[in-house]
Amino acid sequence: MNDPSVRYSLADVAKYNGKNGTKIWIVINDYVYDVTNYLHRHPGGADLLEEYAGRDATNEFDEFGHSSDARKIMKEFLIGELEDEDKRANRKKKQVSSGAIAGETYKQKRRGFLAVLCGKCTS
Ligand code: HEM
Repeated sequence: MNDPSVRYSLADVAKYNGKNGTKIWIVINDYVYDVTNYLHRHPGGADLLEEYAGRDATNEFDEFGHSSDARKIMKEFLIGELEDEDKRANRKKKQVSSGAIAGETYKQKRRGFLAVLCGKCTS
């Protein structure tokens, strides 16, 4: 029986990319699915699932507008959840905050540059 309370990191998931006979794991909305046995039953084709093997396919899954039936089928293949560290919300926050840090560094550099200019004016 699968235990969906198990936590995996994105690095763990990446190992299951179907290469060298490994299974195919895919992340959708922070949940990890082992779709190895669903590949050839997937109405969207095995190729698509193989393309996203070992990766997060949330955007693509949503883009294709899966039905509530599809969401029920997914539960069968659920094997776990991403570790908090790797959840989408955290990844987004990190991107925002690194943007903020970059902005701050820019401001500091600009201030430094203006200070040098002012120093030149007064000397
Ligand atoms: C465990 C994961 C998945 C399950 C259980 C699943 C299930 C299904 C089901 C039941 C359909 C038929 C239409 C519907 O009921 O919505 C479908 C269609 C489709 N799926 Fe998935 N899907 C999964 C993941 C994905 C992913 C990751 C992608 C894209 C990367 C994808 C792309 C598509 C496409 C393009 C179709 C439309 C096929 C067509 O209408 O010709 N699916 N899927």
